[in-house]
Amino acid sequence: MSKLVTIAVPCPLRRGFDYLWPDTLQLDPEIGMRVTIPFGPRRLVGVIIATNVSNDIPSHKMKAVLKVLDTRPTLPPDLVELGCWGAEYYHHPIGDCIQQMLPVTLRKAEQAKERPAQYWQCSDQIHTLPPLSTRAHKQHSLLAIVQQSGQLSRRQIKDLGYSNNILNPLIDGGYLCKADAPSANTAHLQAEKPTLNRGQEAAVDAITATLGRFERFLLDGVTGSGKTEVYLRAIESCLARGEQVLVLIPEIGLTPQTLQRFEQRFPANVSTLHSGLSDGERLHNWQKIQSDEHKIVLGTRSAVFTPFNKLGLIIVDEEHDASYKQQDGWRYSARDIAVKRGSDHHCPVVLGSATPSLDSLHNIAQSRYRLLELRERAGGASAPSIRLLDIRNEPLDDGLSKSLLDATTRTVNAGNQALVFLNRRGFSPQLQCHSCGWLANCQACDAKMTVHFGRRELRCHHCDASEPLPTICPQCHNHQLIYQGPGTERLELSLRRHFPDVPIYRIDRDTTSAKGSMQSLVNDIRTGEPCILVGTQMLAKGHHFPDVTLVGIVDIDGGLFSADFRGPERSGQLLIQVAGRAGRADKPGTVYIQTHCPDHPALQALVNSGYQPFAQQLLAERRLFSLPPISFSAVIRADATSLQGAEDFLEQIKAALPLGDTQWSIVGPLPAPMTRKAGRFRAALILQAERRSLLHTQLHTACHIGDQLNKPQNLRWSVDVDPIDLF
Ligand SMILES: Nc1ncnc2c1ncn2[C@@H]1O[C@H](COP(=O)(O)OP(=O)(O)OP(=O)(O)O)[C@@H](O)[C@H]1O
Ligand SMILES: [Zn+2]
Repeated sequence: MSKLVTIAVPCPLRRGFDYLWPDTLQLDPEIGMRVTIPFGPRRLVGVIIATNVSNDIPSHKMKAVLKVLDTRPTLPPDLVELGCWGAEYYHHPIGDCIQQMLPVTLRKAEQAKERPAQYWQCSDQIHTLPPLSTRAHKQHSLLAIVQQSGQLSRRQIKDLGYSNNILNPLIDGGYLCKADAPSANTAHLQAEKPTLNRGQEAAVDAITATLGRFERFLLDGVTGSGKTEVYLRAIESCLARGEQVLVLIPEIGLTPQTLQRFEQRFPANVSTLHSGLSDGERLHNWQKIQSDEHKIVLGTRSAVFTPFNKLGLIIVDEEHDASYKQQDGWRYSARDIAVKRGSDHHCPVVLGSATPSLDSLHNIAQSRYRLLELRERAGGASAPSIRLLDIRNEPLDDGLSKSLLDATTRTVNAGNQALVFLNRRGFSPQLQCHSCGWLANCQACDAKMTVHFGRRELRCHHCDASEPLPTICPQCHNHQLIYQGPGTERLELSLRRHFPDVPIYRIDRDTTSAKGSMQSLVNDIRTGEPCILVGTQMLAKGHHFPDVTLVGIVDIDGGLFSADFRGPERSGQLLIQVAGRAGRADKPGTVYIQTHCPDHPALQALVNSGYQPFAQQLLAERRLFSLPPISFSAVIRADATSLQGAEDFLEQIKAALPLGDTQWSIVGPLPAPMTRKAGRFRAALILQAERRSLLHTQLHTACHIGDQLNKPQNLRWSVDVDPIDLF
């Protein structure tokens, strides 16, 4: 009698498949091993999720596993279990969940090859060599970093913003030489550590006291309060117990400084996992952790699925950040899965933020999480002062008021740096003909095309379609085309005109898409020279620029009054995070906010009382209307080549679900506010329940019906549990 196993197969069906395990395989099946199996006409790589299975199918009707790809499980059993849990919780096909947990290289049948990195260190002859030119700033700073860190790989050097053009001359000139891979477990402490203040000490003590058991903390610390230092100390204690640490951050490329701080504090012990790595590098780092050679993972969303040998502490920095939620396919929240992993591994989980999500604040109110507060900035820095600039009837120059420009002048004249924030990239969000009123709309979306002046093109920020920038109106052939409103590109040009002698650095997706470019900009800014930074929310993310003393917020009105009930929460967080870049060191900071609605209560609350009371106010409103996080929600979305097609499909799902009552509501199908995107029409069904279990019961039915229904060709649909956007 042959054995049976259940395999997670990468296909869109919401279940595992049973296969025979032929004796010819000469190996016992284990959960987490990868196998090749026949699936319809194809051969696929799947993962064993259950052994010792029985079913009623006669064995001659069953297919057999063709090949085992591993001698021991690639995915440890705890991760397989997590994948099964995730598939159920998010109502997503198990095969896709399991596959997403594997590094890309391991999703294929070939034996995976990892690529060891080449390391560099300062050579012994460095002092006998001719000194580097004083103008080679970048080479000087790279040399200093290598000296501090001991050994660095080419990748780490690149991640820190130094291209081969900077590195290679140092190698060729004999300043750097090849090094052995740094040995692990020398976890200690090359960088200098500041003395903790009382708040930090209390937080570290509370966390370390719970090492070895499951506990959930919210580290609510104002911007610049030294949360990272708290993480670093807690990590030290965890390492001293011989355990490993998972640190999640929103986006690694944007915050190279964070990476640098971790590498300096724990040399040769940090594996990074993020989308910027090649498949081989990812696998290499994944295995370093699995084999316990590295103790710390610093990674973005998918790093939550790293296999650990002995996980002892989980940290989720900037826990409010939307990038923790995957927005297509398996729509998991890495923050929530991190908490689940903490419970599975019996270790503390620390969620940190200066602007905690309402979810976490609600968990505090419910005593599910423990609150750790840092109310003051670290190292003697003080909170910035915030001023509202009423720009009603003010003349604006490319969106900039005279008061903001004057403040910028004073800042750079005093030898400091200014940061100008606008969350809109491109030159202008709208191109219009002054003569006939023609507007440059996207052909495929219900949206305007954005003007990118430097590239002489119109681009849709929703579907990425582009066309050449017209010089005359395509409708009436008039030359009077006007650019309506500013984006960061326009602000940059405008600031260059106003400040011809001051370096201006623009930081947005358009200027930082090349690898290492963000770090290169950060390096320039960190020299401390007076300069002006202009950019999008990328500037808001955890940066520590000690010389920025002025932050100017060009336009925040849109978000605070948006229709989505999460709009004010997000805009409030963004505003406080951007404002938090001012005055983080010994020089005091000022924030100017341009607004057309200076009396708006939400804005007043934020400016006068800070984030906490603002957030508590929002939470009270959510309570009043029983909105998440008070209730539990999910969205079923559909898109098709006609709106009717998408709505009909959702209507049929709705018909199979019970009518709304006091504990449960179902709204829709509603067309998305931007109904047409990339040529497809989008609609949604919004489900909300008082209890999570009730929501899951209804979703279960909905998925069952959705899978069975006859769908028009081309219809796509998806389920989003705990959505962060309704549409
Ligand atoms: N106890 C301390 N004494 C002196 N300096 C400190 C102390 N703790 C942290 N710092 C310094 O204060 C600065 C801000 O700290 P950090 O970046 O950790 O703040 P943060 O809370 O993570 O900020 P944000 O939420 O705005 O990203 C850093 O330069 C850090 O080295
Ligand atoms: Zn478009």
